Amino acid sequence: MSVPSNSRSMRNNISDDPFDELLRPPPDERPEDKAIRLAREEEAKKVSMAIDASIKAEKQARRKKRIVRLLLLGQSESGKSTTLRQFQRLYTPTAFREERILWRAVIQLNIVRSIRTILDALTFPIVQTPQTSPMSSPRSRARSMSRGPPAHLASTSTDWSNGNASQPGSPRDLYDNHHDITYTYTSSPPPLPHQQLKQQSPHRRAPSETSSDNDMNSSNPSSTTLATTPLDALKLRLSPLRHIEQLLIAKLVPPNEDEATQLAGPSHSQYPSPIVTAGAGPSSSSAIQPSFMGSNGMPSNYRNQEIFIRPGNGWKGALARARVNYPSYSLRPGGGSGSGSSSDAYEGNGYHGHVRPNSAGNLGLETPDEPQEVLYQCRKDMIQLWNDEFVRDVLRRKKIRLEEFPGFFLNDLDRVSSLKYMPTDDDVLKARLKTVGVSEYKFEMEVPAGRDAGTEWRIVDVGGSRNQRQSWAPFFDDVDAIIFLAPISGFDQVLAEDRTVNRLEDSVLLWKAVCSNRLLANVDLVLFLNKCDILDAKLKSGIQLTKYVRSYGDRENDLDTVSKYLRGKFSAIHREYSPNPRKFYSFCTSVTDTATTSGIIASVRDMVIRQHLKQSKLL
Ligand SMILES: Nc1nc2c(ncn2[C@@H]2O[C@H](COP(=O)(O)OP(=O)(O)OP(=O)(O)O)[C@@H](O)[C@H]2O)c(=O)[nH]1
Ligand SMILES: [Mg+2]
Repeated sequence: MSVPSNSRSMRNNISDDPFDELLRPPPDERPEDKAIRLAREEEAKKVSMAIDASIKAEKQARRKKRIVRLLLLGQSESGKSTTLRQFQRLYTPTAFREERILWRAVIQLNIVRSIRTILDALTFPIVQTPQTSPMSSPRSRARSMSRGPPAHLASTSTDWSNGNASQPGSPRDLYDNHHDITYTYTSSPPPLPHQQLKQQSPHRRAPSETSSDNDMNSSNPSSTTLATTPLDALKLRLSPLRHIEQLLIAKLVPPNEDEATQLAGPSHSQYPSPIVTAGAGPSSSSAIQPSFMGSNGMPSNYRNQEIFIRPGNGWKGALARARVNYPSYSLRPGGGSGSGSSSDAYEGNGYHGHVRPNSAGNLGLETPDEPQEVLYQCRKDMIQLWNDEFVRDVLRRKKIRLEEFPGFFLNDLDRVSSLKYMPTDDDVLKARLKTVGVSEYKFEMEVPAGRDAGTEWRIVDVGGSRNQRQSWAPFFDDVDAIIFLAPISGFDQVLAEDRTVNRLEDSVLLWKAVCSNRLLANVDLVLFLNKCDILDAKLKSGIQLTKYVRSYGDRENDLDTVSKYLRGKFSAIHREYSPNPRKFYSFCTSVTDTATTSGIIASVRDMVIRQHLKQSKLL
């Protein structure tokens, strides 16, 4: 293409550098002004050189002092903070044990949230499916959904009602009435919550006034009425949980925090359509249609708020301060929670040099607090709710796989809601508390080994949700290694913060961005293909990877084949996009599993320290 002559002459006159014009001295500059300008420029140059020299000196001093810095990256819920906790458990075990009690509030909140998810699932209607014959009666349809007669209820109801099967809210009662009233079969999309409320109130019926076939087939949405007496009764009995939810939020979240984030609930339901081809080349992600209705039948604008905490020990301090009845707990001075920008949230505290509680177990910290007492009182109702076959069936049909949700403790209700509950190591690893901001944890290894004796470890944990990622870059400088977590079980899930984006696709793109980042060009990469336990369960339950990752083709749908395949794809991206050659290691992990993760973390620690020592010699 020819360039017009006038524009060619302009190009000759004007430099391509946009700064050149801005910084060029005025044409009529006086000699005295020029002298001042040159002196200023000289001064600025000196300052800049001094800064460079100090950065270099700091780097060298850090190497000399043998400080190893490890960065944890990955999308939200990928397992970064859990990996950090594994490091803490392994290398600062005393501190880890002492702080277990502080995780009790987080676990209490996780439980309350799971129960709320169930109650909400029971309240929201289910979209009719082809298997549900519109010609059958509501009761028979409900029965067919729960696959046969409720044999378990015979025994459960005896347990529950002590022989009084008609006790309101008994499993039998709950079951039968659910069948009549909770299901709303409709061939049109379920109403939004506000519409539903409108529909519900004028048509609220007693359980005996169950909807007829006519109702079911009616196109009039107001006929799809929910009369929720037994559910209401159960909700009423569980209503103290709402109160403790507020109490726990007040306890955990600093008062000046107003940022709200979303709970992963609906994103854990199955992704409605194939979406991703995990390829080594530039993302071949097909266009993803926004889904306005979750596949679980909940409107996609229906979300719970997820509780987050800025990282560091500030929240632990806030929690401990709230424990007025535990006077012997002393706090590390200056353990702020961080607030505002990500750099404000930065805390160089970790486990270094702060005063710890002597021993949580010996201080009577296992004494029940109000939330624990409420959980204890609601224990039977919660257990009944979670074990009810009908409830499970609703969850199954709505594709809400609570067991795969972060912070899932419903299978341990008996234990975790006991009055003297003290979280175990595994509980702490399973607890879910979203990270917002960036924080650096210092580790003075209680158990230094071999080569890294005398080395200080600093591990940087970041918030992984999309709006957090812009705060990562300032922490890319002077990093020895990155552990990148890709939760490969998320192939059929969407991001909580953007329900149009598949989780695996997001991980692939993020991995590509990390591999190709020039600031990280010389940083060694460790890849954790995480949540393999959940992946295994999903594949075993019959969920086909190929439905979501088309390039997978007709390979075997088992953990071994799938993880090898995905590992190959991630490795290829690393090879293709890394600006320079560097060390790369990858592992298939389940970081909540202490036995397998201990060995992997020990290998990572060894590799990182070896590389660090090599680099130090080069400096
Ligand atoms: N089953 C299982 N759960 C895991 C695994 N890794 C992490 N989790 C759980 O997943 C949840 C999320 O893990 P986190 O470590 O909080 O995730 P994160 O990457 O720090 O997330 P953000 O703080 O939001 O960036 C927690 O409840 C963990 O217990 C795993 O390998 N298997
Ligand atoms: Mg985190």
